[in-house]
Amino acid sequence: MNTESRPRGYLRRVIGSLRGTLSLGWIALVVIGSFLAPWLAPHDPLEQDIDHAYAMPSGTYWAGTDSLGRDILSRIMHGGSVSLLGAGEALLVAVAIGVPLGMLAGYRGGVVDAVLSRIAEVVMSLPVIVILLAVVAVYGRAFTITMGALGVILSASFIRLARATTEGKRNELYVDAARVSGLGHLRIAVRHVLPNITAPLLIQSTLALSSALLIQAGLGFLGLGPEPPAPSWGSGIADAAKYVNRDGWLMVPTGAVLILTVLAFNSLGDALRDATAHAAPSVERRRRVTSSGGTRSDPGHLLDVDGLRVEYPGRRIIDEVTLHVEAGEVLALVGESGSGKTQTAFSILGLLAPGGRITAGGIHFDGSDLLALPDKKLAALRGTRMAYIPQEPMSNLDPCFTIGSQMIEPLVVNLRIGRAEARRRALALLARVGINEPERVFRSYPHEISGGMAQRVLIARAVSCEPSLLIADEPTTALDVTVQAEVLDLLRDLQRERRMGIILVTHDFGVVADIADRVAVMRNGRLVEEGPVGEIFASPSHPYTKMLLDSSLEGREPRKELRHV
Ligand SMILES: Nc1ncnc2c1ncn2[C@@H]1O[C@H](COP(=O)(O)OP(=O)(O)OP(=O)(O)O)[C@@H](O)[C@H]1O
Repeated sequence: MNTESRPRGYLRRVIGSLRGTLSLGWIALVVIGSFLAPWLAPHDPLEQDIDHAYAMPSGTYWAGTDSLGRDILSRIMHGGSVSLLGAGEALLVAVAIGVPLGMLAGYRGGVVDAVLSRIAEVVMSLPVIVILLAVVAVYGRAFTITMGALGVILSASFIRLARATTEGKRNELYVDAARVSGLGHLRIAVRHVLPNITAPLLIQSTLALSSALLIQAGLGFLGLGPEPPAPSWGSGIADAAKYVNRDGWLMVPTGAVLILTVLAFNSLGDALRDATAHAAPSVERRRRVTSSGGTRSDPGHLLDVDGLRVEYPGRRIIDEVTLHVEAGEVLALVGESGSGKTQTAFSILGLLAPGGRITAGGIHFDGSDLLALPDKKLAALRGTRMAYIPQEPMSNLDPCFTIGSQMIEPLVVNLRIGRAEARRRALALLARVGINEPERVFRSYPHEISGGMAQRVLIARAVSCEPSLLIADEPTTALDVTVQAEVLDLLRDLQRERRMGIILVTHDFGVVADIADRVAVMRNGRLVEEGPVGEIFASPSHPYTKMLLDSSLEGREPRKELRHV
């Protein structure tokens, strides 16, 4: 999703399209005409002028009169507010029930999802008019109750939509990033998932409004709308239908307003959909931990991974991986693409993809058995003591929020400091990671900054809560060469300054030589060699390491600080 998917961006696109302008214009006209009817309507909607019954449009009666000589235009205007309020009530109920339940189903998955999805399917299969007739039979012509019931029925489509869109967003990298920053599920759902599913929900709302108007008109037509003689669009059509053989015109004004309004809502939905069609495709995703197994941990180590095994259904992707990181040291995790580096990192962070399970081994961090920690405690650790810098900076920033707000959020939540203090720290951090105009970047949205700057922002955010372990997953891959060197320098400086342990996931031995103290080489999910960088560079013992070294450094100039060779 890009910035244009933010509400302001949408609105501009919608208003900019002919379809959007026409439909919004018509809806505005109907809303103003209806709600200001007591002042704007030319006649009293109940006033009868029998001498002029069935009058055609004229200077006195602009849309003609009905069978009792009442002004049709005034009745349409007064009836409009009843119809629109009824449709609005149904929409409100549908959204209030459907969106939270749908988000819950999409976010939690599993049994919760299965149960809520089945309920939604059952409700969607119910015949709406029959249910509403039953409601009217029980409660009488209580319009508010009938529209509330309609809202409950319409909520099923919101459950389905919110579920599907939340499920899609749940695995977005910026949602993972929020999780890594230690934010709780509710906060992530409200702050990071909801704004990103607003567009499809808005489109669905326009469709729900048009359905509600039609269903309501249908009820009015059956004589089950508001009590006569109060005007409503449905009763206007029912009256017209009674006398259609005598005067066909009667049907035209009310029918036209109803049809145009329904079309306008549908067309507004189309304009919104067109406006969202430009949104960039989402960048997928990953992870989450499940199983555990008690194992060894060395009290001198910041992190101990012992005999780690990770499986996805039908597939073992990590096996017997044992490694450790000491405080203040940089461990490079190297290997070809698919060798299991990222999955090892995600196992430590507790962020394996759905279906991924740790089936053997153990992970201890600073004395805590991570596999035995409840989700909440692990989330709290992730935000504060362990941090993560992702490979793709842009997709790890939520396009809906400014950089500042995304920097402040973990600080406020994890360190429980005030927003003003968080702002001060965030600005200082932005300056620390080499951003020249911290104030401007702070106010910018992600699309307004470069990839290199975005990576600096993510580094600043990762170190903001002073973690003792930082996992950086190919932090320079998405950047161009000059920026890569600067970002590596920055990481090295921060690491020394704060004595952080770092796991640097990379496939680049140039990067390893530049920054790492020790290196662990992975192949096909297993560790083939591990040791101090100097030793591995000088005499790799495994042929795979030698091959990687040769292919990685072949034809390259050493980077400016190839310390360990
Ligand atoms: N969600 C998943 N379900 C099943 N297998 C997966 C999943 N995610 C990753 N894998 C598999 O796990 C193996 C290790 O992947 P991983 O991403 O850890 O490799 P990597 O060494 O980090 O590679 P890269 O440098 O390309 O990111 C790969 O074979 C990959 O196909």
